[in-house]
Amino acid sequence: MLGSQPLDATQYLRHKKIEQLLATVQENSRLGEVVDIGQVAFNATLNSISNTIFSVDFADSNSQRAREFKKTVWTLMEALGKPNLADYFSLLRRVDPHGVRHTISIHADKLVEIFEGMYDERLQLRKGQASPTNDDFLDTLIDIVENKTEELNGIHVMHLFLDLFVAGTDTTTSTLEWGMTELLCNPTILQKARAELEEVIGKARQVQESDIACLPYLQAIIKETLRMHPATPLLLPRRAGADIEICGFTVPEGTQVVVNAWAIGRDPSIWEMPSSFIPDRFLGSEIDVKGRHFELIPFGGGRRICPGLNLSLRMLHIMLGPLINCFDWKLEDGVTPESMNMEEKFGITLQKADPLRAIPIPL
Ligand code: HEM
Repeated sequence: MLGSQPLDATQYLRHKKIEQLLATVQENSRLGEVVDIGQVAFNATLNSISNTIFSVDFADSNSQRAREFKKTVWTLMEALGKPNLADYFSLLRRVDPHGVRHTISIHADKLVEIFEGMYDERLQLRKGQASPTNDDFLDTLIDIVENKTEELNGIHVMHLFLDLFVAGTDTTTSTLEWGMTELLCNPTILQKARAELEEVIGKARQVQESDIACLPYLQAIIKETLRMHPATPLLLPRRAGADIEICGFTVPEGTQVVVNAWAIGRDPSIWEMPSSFIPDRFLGSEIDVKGRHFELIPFGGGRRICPGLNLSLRMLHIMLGPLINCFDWKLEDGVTPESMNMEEKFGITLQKADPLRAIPIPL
C-alpha cells in the first residue's frame, strides 16, 4: 500500500527519545548484572515506534496494555524469525509446513485488536476538537481517512500499523544487536568509536539527531553492520511486472524474484576482506544505504524501498552512541571475542543465533 500511492510514510515518522534504553542499562550497570542487548534494543525500538505513531509510551511496565502489546509483538517477532520455506515458495503457503502462518495470524489479529482500541480512543478524543489532539502519525492518518484525500480506510490503517511494527521492530533490534556484537569482538574499533563520541559529545549529554552528521565513524559502524548483517537478507520477494532481460537472462513476467543482499554485502569481487568488520572502509566513501549504491542495499531500493529507512537510521545512531559512550562492556562469563558464537539464525530477518549478553560498566 505504501509504495502504490502518494503517501510517503517517511515524512510522518518522527523519532522520539530513546531514554528507556539507557535507564535499563544504567540500572544493570549499578547492580553489575548482565544485559540482554536484544531485549533492551527491542523495548527501546518498540517504544520509539509507538511514540512516533500513537504518542504512546510502552515503557510503562505497570500498564496492562503495554505488557500485552510488548508480549504480542515479541511472540510475533519470534514466529517471523523462524525459517519458513513458505515465505519464498508460494506453493507451500496453503500447506503452512511449520505452522508458522497460523501462529502469526493469531498474534497479528491480537495486535490489530489493540490498534483498533487506540484508533477508537483517538476518535473519541478528537470529537468536538477543532484541531488534531496529538498531531502524530495516527492523527495524520485519521485526517486522511476523514477528508477522503486518499483511498484509505480504517482497515488499511490497522494493517499499515501492523506492517510498521512488524517490519520496524525486529529489523532495528537485530541490527543493533549485531552492531554491539561486532564492537565487543573488535575492541580497537570500539575504542576509536568511543574517542569520536568523547570528542564530539562528551559525557554530559546524550547523542541527538543533530549530532549524527558530526559522527562519521559511528555512521561507518552502522553501514558496516548493515553490510555484514542485513536484517532482511533476501529483502522482500518481488514479482516481475513484465518480461525483462537482465545480464543476458530472461526473467518472464510473473516470476518471483529474490535479491540476496546478504551475498552482495559479502561478495569478494566488490568488497576487500568481506568477512571482516572494517568500518574504516566507509570513511571518505560516497557509498550509503539509501538504495543508490547497489553494492549496499540493506533497505532495498526503488519504489518499494523501506519506508522506515530514515527512522531506523536515526534510532540506530541514537541507541548505539550512548551504549558505547557511557559504558564499557564485559562479555558474559566464559565468552571471549574469539569464542563468541557469530552464527546467524535465518528467517525473514537475520537474527543472532545466541543472544548477546554482556555486563555494562559505567565510564
Ligand atoms: C535496520 C532496520 C531496517 C531494515 C534493514 C529494513 C529493511 C527493509 C527491506 C529490505 C525492505 C524491503 C525493501 C525492498 O524490497 O526493496 C523493507 C520494507 C519495509 N520496511 Fe523496513 N527495514 C528496517 C526498519 C524499518 C522500520 C523502522 C520501519 C517502520 C517503522 C520499516 C517499515 C517497512 C515497511 C512498512 C516495509 C514494506 C514496504 C513496502 O512493501 O512497500 N522498516 N524494510
